[in-house]
Amino acid sequence: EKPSVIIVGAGVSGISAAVKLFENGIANLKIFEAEDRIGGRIHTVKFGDNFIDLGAQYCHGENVVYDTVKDLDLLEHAQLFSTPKMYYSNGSHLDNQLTQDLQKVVSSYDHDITRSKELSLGDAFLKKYNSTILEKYKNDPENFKLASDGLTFAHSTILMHEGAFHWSRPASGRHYKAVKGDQMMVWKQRGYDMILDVLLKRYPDPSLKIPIEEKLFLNKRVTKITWTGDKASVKLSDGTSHEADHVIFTPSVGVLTHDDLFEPVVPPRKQQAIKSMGFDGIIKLILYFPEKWWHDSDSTFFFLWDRKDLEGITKEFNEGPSKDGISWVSNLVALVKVPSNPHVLIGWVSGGLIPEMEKMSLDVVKKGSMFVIRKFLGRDYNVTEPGEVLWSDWHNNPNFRGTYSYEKNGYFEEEVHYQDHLAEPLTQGTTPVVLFAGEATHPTHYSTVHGAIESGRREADRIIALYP
Ligand SMILES: Cc1cc2nc3c(=O)[nH]c(=O)nc-3n(C[C@H](O)[C@H](O)[C@H](O)COP(=O)(O)OP(=O)(O)OC[C@H]3O[C@@H](n4cnc5c(N)ncnc54)[C@H](O)[C@@H]3O)c2cc1C
Repeated sequence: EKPSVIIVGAGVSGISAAVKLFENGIANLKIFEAEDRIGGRIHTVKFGDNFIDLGAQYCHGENVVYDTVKDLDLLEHAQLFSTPKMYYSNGSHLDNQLTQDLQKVVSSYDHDITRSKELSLGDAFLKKYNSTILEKYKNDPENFKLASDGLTFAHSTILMHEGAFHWSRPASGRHYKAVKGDQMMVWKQRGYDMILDVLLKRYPDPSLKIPIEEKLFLNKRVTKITWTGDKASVKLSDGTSHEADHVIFTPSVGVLTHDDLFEPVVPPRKQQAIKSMGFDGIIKLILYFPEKWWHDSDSTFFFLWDRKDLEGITKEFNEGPSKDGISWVSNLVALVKVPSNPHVLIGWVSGGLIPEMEKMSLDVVKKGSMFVIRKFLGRDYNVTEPGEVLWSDWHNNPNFRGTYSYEKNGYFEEEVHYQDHLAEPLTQGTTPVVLFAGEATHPTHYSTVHGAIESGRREADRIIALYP
């Protein structure tokens, strides 16, 4: 007899699990999703002349996402970061050997660093930075000053990649493995939510679509999962309870850390795995410019602050939070074009002020961002006023509490994949009762959409194998 399954969360891992179960004849399914939409950290919204992604945006290499859509002509190479322009806070365009060296060392920040349990990513990177850039320019005072200022840029950029609040938080070691191929493919139509349509077979031929609607319950927050007993019991915030033979749990590490969802609590080994994972966040700033001010040949702008300017900015702009006298605006590190949405620029914002920054009014966001953009680019460009502005709030949303997982400093060991520990099911006897999917349960592709898809399929397979 086929089992009943409850899936907690309709992000891409939950959807992938549901599709796989359904296609293998396990159709007694319920998916409970706390938000009013599917997709989770894939969140494509109508904006400007097209769509933009508030969450995942790039397909990193020829992974399972790529394989799923490769015959549909949906992805393209973005060429965004290949020709970035770096600007200094005095308004000058920096384009010399030093800035090239700097960009190279930052973009390959996790290569050739000392990896050890004792060393954070920040410390390991500093060692590398000291022995390369600072060493090279130590007898060249003007460039040495820029090279020292480059550290703030390096910090912000690394945080953006890691999704961490400070570079002392991630480990210097990592189990992440890049998949071969172009790391920065973008969606030609709409945005990353195209993958949901393809997975659910709503695209390209909607007559083949998987009837997920009957199984999907939106605005349903799970508040307790009781996993001892013949069946698992799932309680919702609306007061109802639901039983199933198996539960697949997909919410983020942030939710797992914050909410007390399991009765009884999960075993120590899993608690330790949760503790080993960092989950902080970044912010995406989305700006629409009715009148474009950048050149067609521009793709990405990087902002490098002069230390003196940084220390003085609150005198020029003092709205919104600051830390150690330095305003939040210093955390806007890059502006990037969106190929499919030509009047839009996306700003990348990182750092420890994110929880406070997410709460700022859009008015302050807009004023602060334009202050930075004009300060850096106003000399070379006639920067126009933006129209609509969006500002993501992943960290303060209780259904996410951050953006993507990283491996925390103090826990890293080459042979230990805490992601695998997190993925271990809660069992009754030998039967897996609660199974764990989601990006953070992938041993090498955590923090990505492709990792999330593989994890959902993996847990569906675990159930399918029990009912030959
Ligand atoms: C800003 C940003 C940029 C990113 N950029 C990229 C990128 O360029 N490329 C890439 O590959 N990846 C990127 N990622 C990461 C990628 O989006 C995620 O790894 C992936 O989407 C995670 O999917 P998931 O199913 O594991 O989790 P989620 O998408 O978080 O799905 C879990 C679901 O569970 C729901 N939920 C939570 N708690 C409960 C509850 N108690 N009851 C019921 N439902 C609940 C949530 O609402 C959510 O829908 C980015 C993420 C963010 C936020």
